[in-house]
This record gives sequence, C-alpha cells and structure tokens, in this order.
Amino acid sequence: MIVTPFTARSTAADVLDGLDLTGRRVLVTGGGSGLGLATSQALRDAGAEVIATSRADFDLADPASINTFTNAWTGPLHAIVANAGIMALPELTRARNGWEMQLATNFLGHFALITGLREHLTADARIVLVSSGAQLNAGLDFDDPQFERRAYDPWVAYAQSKTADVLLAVALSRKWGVTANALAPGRIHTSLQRHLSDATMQAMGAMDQTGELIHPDNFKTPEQGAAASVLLAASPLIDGVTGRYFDEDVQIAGVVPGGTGLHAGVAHWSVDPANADRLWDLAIEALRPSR
Ligand SMILES: NC(=O)c1ccc[n+]([C@@H]2O[C@H](COP(=O)([O-])OP(=O)(O)OC[C@H]3O[C@@H](n4cnc5c(N)ncnc54)[C@H](O)[C@@H]3O)[C@@H](O)[C@H]2O)c1
Repeated sequence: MIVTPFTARSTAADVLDGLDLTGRRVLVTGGGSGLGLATSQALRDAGAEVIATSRADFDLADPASINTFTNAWTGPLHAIVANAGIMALPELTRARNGWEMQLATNFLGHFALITGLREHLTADARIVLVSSGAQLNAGLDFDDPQFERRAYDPWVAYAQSKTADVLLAVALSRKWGVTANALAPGRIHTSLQRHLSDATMQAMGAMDQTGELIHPDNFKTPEQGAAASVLLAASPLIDGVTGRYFDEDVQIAGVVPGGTGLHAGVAHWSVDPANADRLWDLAIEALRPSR
C-alpha cells in the first residue's frame, strides 16, 4: 500500500509542486466556491485547463439538465472532480424524481454526469469523488434509501449520500477499470455549513458563543482541504491506485466496522463490492428514460 508524503496540513499547491499539467483538461463540479474553488485554482496554477462548473451550468438534482450539459461536451477529459454537494438539509426535501435531495445531488447527479461523459474520458483519466468522514456514520439503507418509511434525519441522509460517493468510486473502478478514488477533505469553513444552527456549529467547535467562526486545530483551510482532490485528480504518486478512499490525512484509509463516533478509517459498508453493484443498479434504474 502506498503512503503519501502529505499530511492534514499539506495544501493543494504542495501536492502539485513541480508538476506540469499543461494539456490536461479537468472538470470540477461546484468549482465556484469552497473546496472546488481551491481545487480549481491549484490545478490551473499547475497548468491544467479547468472547467469549473456551478449550479448555473446544470443542477445536479436534475438529470435532464445534466444530460443537456454532457451532450454538449466536446474534447478529451483527463479528470472529473465530483466535488459539489449539500449537507444536512433540515427538512426532508425531494428532487423532482422523488429522490431525497442529498442523495440526488451528492451521488445520483454525479453518477449521471460521469456516465454521461464516459466517451470523452481518456485512457488515463482520473475520477475523484469528494466524500466525507461522515461516511463512517451510516451506510446506504437499500431497503429505504429515500426515507419513505423511516424518519428523516439530516445527518443520516448526508452520511448515506457520502457513503454512496465512496461506493461509486469502487463501482467505477470495478466496472470500467478506470482510476476512480474517493476522499474525505477534513473540516473546512465553507457555505456547506449554511444549514447548521449556531448550537450545532458550537458543538462542532466551529463557532464561539458570540457567533464568530473559530478555527480549531482540526479545521483546515480550503487550500488544505483541496490537497487530496488534486492528488487524486493529477498526481503520478497514485498511478495504479483505484477504488480507494483517502482520509483527511491524505492517506489511504484502513477499513473499519463503521458507526457513529468514529473519526478514522473507511466503513466496510462504503467499500463493499456487493453494495457498490447494488447502488450502481439503483442509479441505472433511476435514470431510465421512462421514469
Ligand atoms: N467543508 C467541509 O468541512 C467538508 C467536509 C467533508 C466533505 N465536504 C465535501 O466537500 C464538497 C465541497 O463542499 P464545500 O465545503 O466546498 O461547500 P460549498 O458549499 O462551498 O461548495 C459546494 C458547491 O456545490 C455546489 N452545488 C450544490 N448543489 C448543487 C446542485 N444541485 N447542482 C450543482 N452544483 C451544486 C454549490 O453551488 C457549491 O459551489 C462537498 O461534496 C462536501 O460534502 C466538505
């Protein structure tokens, strides 16, 4: 197993230091803010052509708008960084196809995007799924993925969507034989936390009693949070590595049982090939034109 020379404090620029990405075309979703912006900037600084998409280009919760985008795509694609996402919507919200909004946006939208762009991927293409340490908290409930029979929980919904992102990396690696990996960026102040209450932010150690954001030791800057994304998108250090999950220390994580309260490793449910196959079938079914 490879060990990278990077740590939680490494920046995206540290990871790309000395690399010339001239001629490489990279698509970064959610590239206009937070981690996507830092990822895009670092890749551009290293010479890559970066297509940083925002909600205005397509809505990840709307497969039809993704189709329009992928049908219009021209030219080769060397990497996709599936970075856009939403977290902990307070109320159960559904996409037009009935899917719970976090699963629809964080997973299904990226599935549609990646499969829609397949023909443009180069033989050495990299696919990067920005997951989260939240994947440790809940697996995908295949009996009720859309919260039709169980009570909605904003964090369980987020966790299962991030589990799904890791499973997508596993599935792409197995089914297409491509280089596809997932990652947890660590904790970073971004607009991702906009749905969280002050009490939750304070419990996370991310806000003081006056409402000011604070940066405890376990928080990163966006440039540090983007380190694993650019490693997986462009660094030769991980040539040959696929279907893996990199943790917030920018290392391949070991497999652990999973469950709330864990802070390290990748849950067994996030890398189980049977779960990956099942999720793939679920997504294919959801995107059938008749639906
Ligand atoms: N910030 C953290 O602490 C943290 C921790 C773990 C994982 N992550 C993951 O990192 C990724 C980036 O998040 P961030 O922290 O930079 O937050 P962010 O809110 O700054 O960025 C998310 C981006 O996703 C885009 N987006 C959201 N819904 C969309 C939709 N329906 N269609 C198209 N684009 C859409 C937004 O416009 C935004 O640009 C997310 O996948 C998130 O789950 C972040």
